[in-house]
Amino acid sequence: MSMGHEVRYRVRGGRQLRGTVFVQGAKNAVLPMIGVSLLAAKGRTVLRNVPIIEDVRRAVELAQAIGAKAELHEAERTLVIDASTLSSPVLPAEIASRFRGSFLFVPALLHRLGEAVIEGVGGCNLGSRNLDFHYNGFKRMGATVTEQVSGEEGSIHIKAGELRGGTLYLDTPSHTGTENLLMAAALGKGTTLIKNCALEPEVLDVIELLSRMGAKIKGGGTGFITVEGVDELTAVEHTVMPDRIDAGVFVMAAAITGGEISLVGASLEHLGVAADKLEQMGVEFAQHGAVLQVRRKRPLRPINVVTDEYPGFATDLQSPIMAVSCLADGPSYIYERIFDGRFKLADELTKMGADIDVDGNRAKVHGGASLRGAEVVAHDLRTGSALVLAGLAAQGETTITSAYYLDRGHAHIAERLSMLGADIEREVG
Ligand SMILES: CC(=O)N[C@H]1[C@@H](OP(=O)(O)OP(=O)(O)OC[C@H]2O[C@@H](n3ccc(=O)[nH]c3=O)[C@H](O)[C@@H]2O)O[C@H](CO)[C@@H](O)[C@@H]1O
Ligand SMILES: C=C(OP(=O)(O)O)C(=O)O
Repeated sequence: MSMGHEVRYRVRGGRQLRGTVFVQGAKNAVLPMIGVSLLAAKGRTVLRNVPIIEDVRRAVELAQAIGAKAELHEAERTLVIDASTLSSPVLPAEIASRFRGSFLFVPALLHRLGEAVIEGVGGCNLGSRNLDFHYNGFKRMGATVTEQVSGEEGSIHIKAGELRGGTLYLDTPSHTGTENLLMAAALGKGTTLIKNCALEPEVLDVIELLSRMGAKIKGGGTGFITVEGVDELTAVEHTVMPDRIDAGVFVMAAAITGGEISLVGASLEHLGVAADKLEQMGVEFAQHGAVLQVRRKRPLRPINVVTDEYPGFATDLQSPIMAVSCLADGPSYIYERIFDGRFKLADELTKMGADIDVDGNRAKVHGGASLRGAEVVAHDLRTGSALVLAGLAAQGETTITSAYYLDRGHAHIAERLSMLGADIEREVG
């Protein structure tokens, strides 16, 4: 990934966090919603509570590159999109390969322009990340998918005169796969049944937006979704749900420092099994309406974590909890079931004094470590947030390099942690 400039975070550990923090809007909801807004052939979609993160900036650039008018009003956290001018089917590599959400633009290109050319798809490198469920679904709806290779460069061309409803399935409940097939079916001809859909809260938020635009969708949250295609979708205004992964990282910041914080916009329910695991470790929760209060007073206890689709333990919180479990008073066991290469963090934590054995998709964290500051690398977004957590609990200074990844998914993380009393700075250059 070309970054242009180097982003670093410097964290000096040892402070307990206290105070109130605002949870950002959800990255994994706003990205599909930008794809959804491109389905509206006229009008302006207004998205509120948009997280000001690098992935959103890339999505805005990509929307502009294909001819939409997209304005991100950062201070207002509002994105206004007019997709009436959509004109190019090409998702150019230099933007699209910098974030995973770029692939969520494909259904709009198919519906509006009859084709999509994918020069690259990005996202965190977590091992193999296939897209076959998406392609198979588009094909079952009548699209043709061809790969073109010229020299080192390759691109994928998808064509569809029209997308027709049918029976679709996902081998496993892919998050973006469900969203892409929903968008394809929403303006498709006839009725579509999608089996084995993702149940994540972000998918339900996307269904809510689509429904308010006029889509006919039943069964969200059940694993079987039925979509009756409509001829057009109307641009509307929608507020993006809070980011449960961002919330989880702040809960863990309180947990790893032994602090007490109030999270505005966090929901215990959305944390799923992660909330129960954190409780087992010694975190105390109290939900007061939309404010979640969190504290940790007792010593951290070890845990077993198995990542799973929602409401199971979210894979995006797996790296952060590995950092927390380094300080538990015994061995923790982590089994990563969603991705086959999501343990790059272990080597970085080892540089800070942790003791972790990795065997394939299983890790044993020995616990009882006292972490010390070191120079470490954020290999991906959640490795980055986990290293910030480790830095908050370490003695001395931790420098996290390649931290562009952290900015992909967390808005103003240094400012928000500083407001809670953390000693953290972001540096560029
Ligand atoms: C932008 C976005 O929303 N990203 C999230 C989304 O990623 P993303 O939607 O890419 O993740 P998926 O749910 O699709 O992937 C889960 C697993 O299924 C496999 N798979 C997926 C699709 C496919 O066509 N074939 C296939 O084999 C993947 O290789 C992976 O092992 O869900 C992940 C799992 O909750 C999260 O970590 C990401 O933060
Ligand atoms: C894996 C992640 O994101 P993406 O799918 O956008 O790479 C993530 O949010 O941790």
